[in-house]
Amino acid sequence: MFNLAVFFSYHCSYKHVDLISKDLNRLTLYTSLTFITPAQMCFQPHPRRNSAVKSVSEDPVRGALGLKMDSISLLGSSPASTKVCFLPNGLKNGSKEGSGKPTVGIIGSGDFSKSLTLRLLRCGFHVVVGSRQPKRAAESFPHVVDVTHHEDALGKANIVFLAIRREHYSTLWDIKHLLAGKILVDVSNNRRLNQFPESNAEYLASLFPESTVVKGFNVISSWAMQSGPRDSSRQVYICSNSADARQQLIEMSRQLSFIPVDMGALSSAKDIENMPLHLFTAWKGPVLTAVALSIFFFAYSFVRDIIHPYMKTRQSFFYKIPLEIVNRTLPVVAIVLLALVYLAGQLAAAYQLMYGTKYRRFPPWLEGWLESRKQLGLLSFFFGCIHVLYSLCLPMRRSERYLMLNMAYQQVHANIENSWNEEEVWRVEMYVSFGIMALGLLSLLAVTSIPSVHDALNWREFSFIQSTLGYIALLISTFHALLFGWQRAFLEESYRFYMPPNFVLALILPVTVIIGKIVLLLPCVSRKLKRIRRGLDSHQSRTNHERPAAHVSPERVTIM
Ligand SMILES: NC(=O)C1=CN([C@@H]2O[C@H](COP(=O)(O)OP(=O)(O)OC[C@H]3O[C@@H](n4cnc5c(N)ncnc54)[C@H](OP(=O)(O)O)[C@@H]3O)[C@@H](O)[C@H]2O)C=CC1
Ligand SMILES: [Cu+2]
Repeated sequence: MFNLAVFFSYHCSYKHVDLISKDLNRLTLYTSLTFITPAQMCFQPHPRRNSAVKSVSEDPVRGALGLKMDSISLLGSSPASTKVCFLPNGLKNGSKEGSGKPTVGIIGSGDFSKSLTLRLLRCGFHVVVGSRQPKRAAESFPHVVDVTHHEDALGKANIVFLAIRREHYSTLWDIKHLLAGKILVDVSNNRRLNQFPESNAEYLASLFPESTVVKGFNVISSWAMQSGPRDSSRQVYICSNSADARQQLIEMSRQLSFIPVDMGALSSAKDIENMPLHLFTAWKGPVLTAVALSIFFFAYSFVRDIIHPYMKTRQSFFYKIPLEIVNRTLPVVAIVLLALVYLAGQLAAAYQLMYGTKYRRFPPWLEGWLESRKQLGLLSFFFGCIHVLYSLCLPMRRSERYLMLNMAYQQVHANIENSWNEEEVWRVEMYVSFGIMALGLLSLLAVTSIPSVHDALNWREFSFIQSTLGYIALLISTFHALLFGWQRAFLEESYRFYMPPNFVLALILPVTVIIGKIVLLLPCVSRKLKRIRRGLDSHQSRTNHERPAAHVSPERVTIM
């Protein structure tokens, strides 16, 4: 029965088997596990937990998580070393030396502690957890983990993760002497940016000056810790005043399949603690810009196309608000955002031409703008896509059907048999075609912004797509808008409340950028710019107030 239960628990967590040790021969694993007896697996509970902890087969009420965690922990090593790893306490049986990995202590038995334990076990470490209530806490840990009192845990490990909150650090004051000489890993996060004057890690170091404090692993959520690192969450930032302790944690994070980033001394801890609190920082400016543009152009269309006719002729066009007015706003915002992407690079080029050097740092606003080109480009693509969807839905409207019927009736009434207008036909055909081409190119730019695609391209290919094709996309979008407007920009009735049509406003920036590009392509200008970018300054000596060169290159037109 026991073997069956264990086999079942293994079978349930098959996915984890695959994840944890792909190289294991599954058949061998299954068969070996099916025939392992409780005694062979060293499943005897640790003396401390003897009364509190039951094995999986003994306690049918234990949840699925318990079963899963047991099976995961058992799979931390190959079948050959199964017996060694199943031992609940590596310290006593001497097997620890064989595995070459130290025992890691964790204080606290919350979510982070559980996930970290699983990760450490999978990677072959021995774990001892210190809890205020070890008997209760042991229920949520695999049996191979030694869950014990704080004092006991500290006696068994040199590297101790503090998986408790900052406000509880002071509760360890009574066992300060046991922490002396240990490496304390501070994994804590705060609720707000700069919540405390000093970082949690520096606070910990001030509480326990005889211990070595290392900050790290706080950027990894307990979910990511348990499920295994993903590309986006592989990096762990580590800092400490002790180079030796830092090195040990860097090595450990590598063994746990993370990518360590050495952040130097403990003074970096505040930055590391602030990292998980940032919410789409790179997107804030571009999104605010897109929202502000949307509000402005929506209000503009509303006044021009709804309020004006209502005031002049008492005609109500309010039904146009949900679709038509929105769809007049979307393309304008899309093209303005795309123009903003390239305007930043042109301003940077103008700045370099003006000062005759590339070693002068751009002003902060321009640097921020250059850095957010990718986001601006992706937002432009997003607005373009929504514009297409709205445009496709326009003919479905009931109002459109009524207008068509009315027009047909008026035509019959006026005895017009054929209303074909060759010029209009061509205008719309071209207008739609240019729109599709622009969106196609924008999708190409968006796809190449995906890191895996980006990595597959060399610098020249990437630059060709992002810069050359990007400018072509802007040019085609401009034609799309010009064809949409056609002659209406020159008609007097198009100016309501002296306000020009939307497309006229939408074209100002793209046309400026296209003219700017033409100017930059002029041989005299482009030659000078190339010289500057090769480092051949026109000012031989740099003035004192010049700061180091910007790290954002205007040449690097990474629009998406
Ligand atoms: N959860 C997450 O995704 C992440 C968490 N972290 C950090 O890890 C640390 C732990 O987080 P998490 O596991 O989620 O928190 P939990 O609240 O789940 O667990 C905290 C643990 O602290 C111990 N504890 C609670 N009260 C006290 C007290 N008064 N005195 C001493 N110990 C106490 C308890 O363990 P016991 O009862 O066994 O003593 C408890 O299990 C935090 O600093 C958090 O910022 C960092 C990254 C991600
Ligand atoms: Cu359009």
